[in-house]
Amino acid sequence: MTPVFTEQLVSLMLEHISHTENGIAALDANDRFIFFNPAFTAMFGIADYLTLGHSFDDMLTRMFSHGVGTNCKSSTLPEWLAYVHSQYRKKPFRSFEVDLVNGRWLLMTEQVNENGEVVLVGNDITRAKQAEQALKAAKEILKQQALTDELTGISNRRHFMQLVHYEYNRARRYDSRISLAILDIDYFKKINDNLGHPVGDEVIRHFATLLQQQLRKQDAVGRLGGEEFALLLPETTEAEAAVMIERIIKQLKQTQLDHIVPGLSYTFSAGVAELKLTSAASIDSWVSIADQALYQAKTGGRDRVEIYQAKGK
Ligand SMILES: Nc1nc2c(ncn2[C@@H]2O[C@H](COP(=O)(O)OP(=O)(O)OP(=O)(O)O)[C@@H](O)[C@H]2O)c(=O)[nH]1
Repeated sequence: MTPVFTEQLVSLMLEHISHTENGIAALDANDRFIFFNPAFTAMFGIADYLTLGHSFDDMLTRMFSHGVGTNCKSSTLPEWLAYVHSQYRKKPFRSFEVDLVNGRWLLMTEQVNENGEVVLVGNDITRAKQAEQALKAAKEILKQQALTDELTGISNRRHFMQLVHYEYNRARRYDSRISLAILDIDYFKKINDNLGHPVGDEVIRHFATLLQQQLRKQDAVGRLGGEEFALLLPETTEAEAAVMIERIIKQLKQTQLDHIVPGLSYTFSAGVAELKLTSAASIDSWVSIADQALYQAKTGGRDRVEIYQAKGK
């Protein structure tokens, strides 16, 4: 049913428009304000400025020069005006979000009729926006937690293996060299048994920090579980990886651990495998070769790094 615009209905609507919290304004075809309600000037911080007859650009200029209303992303006024006019009046109807200098958010609608008159309506959506941002932040934290080892803050097995997949594919595509190392703290059970689980945890954290400190920008470190860690070393041959790990072994020997327990020391063993790009090379076989090299380092006496040597070689 089409509403009949009785005098009573029109006066009711006008009263509503004057008192609503939604900002409402109208401009004529020459872009001069022919109407605005108090909520409109209040939300843009221009209540003491805007009068009928002012142009839309007057409003934009006032907001820019007084640092009120819209949070202008441009550094100069001409740039700001050009940005707004690249969108303003370009469609019969559009809606867009506006963030304000006071931290609030508006959902604006802009309706242009056939005569070129414009009606602007602004709704304060700050609460919805804050909820949306809080949800986004929470999702980001959850995503981080899913990829991070809680004890050490480095990548967990799942994230590390994602990186291995990514770098494996890259190495195949570009025929580049890449090495994987698996590192395991020696006799870690004894540390736990003799000094307690919290000290064991401290040692794990210490080892994670030590590895992080020794890495280059392109390298990755992860905790695979327990006292087992892994390094992914792009553009690195197995010999270079072994040298790098020797350096970490040396560094660890020179490190004071008295702040954990006076007189404490520990060592680790490592196995290195360079990805050999034969057609049979899979991620599983690559990881398994690094694991076998680690086994050789353990059985060979620990506190050392081994590059996998096939039996009989
Ligand atoms: N403190 C602590 N201990 C852990 C954690 N995860 C696993 N462990 C312990 O790590 C120990 C690993 O022991 P083993 O697998 O026997 O290895 P190891 O004693 O290091 O011996 P080798 O590897 O052969 O040198 C076990 O006692 C686990 O309970 C952890 O997050 N914190």
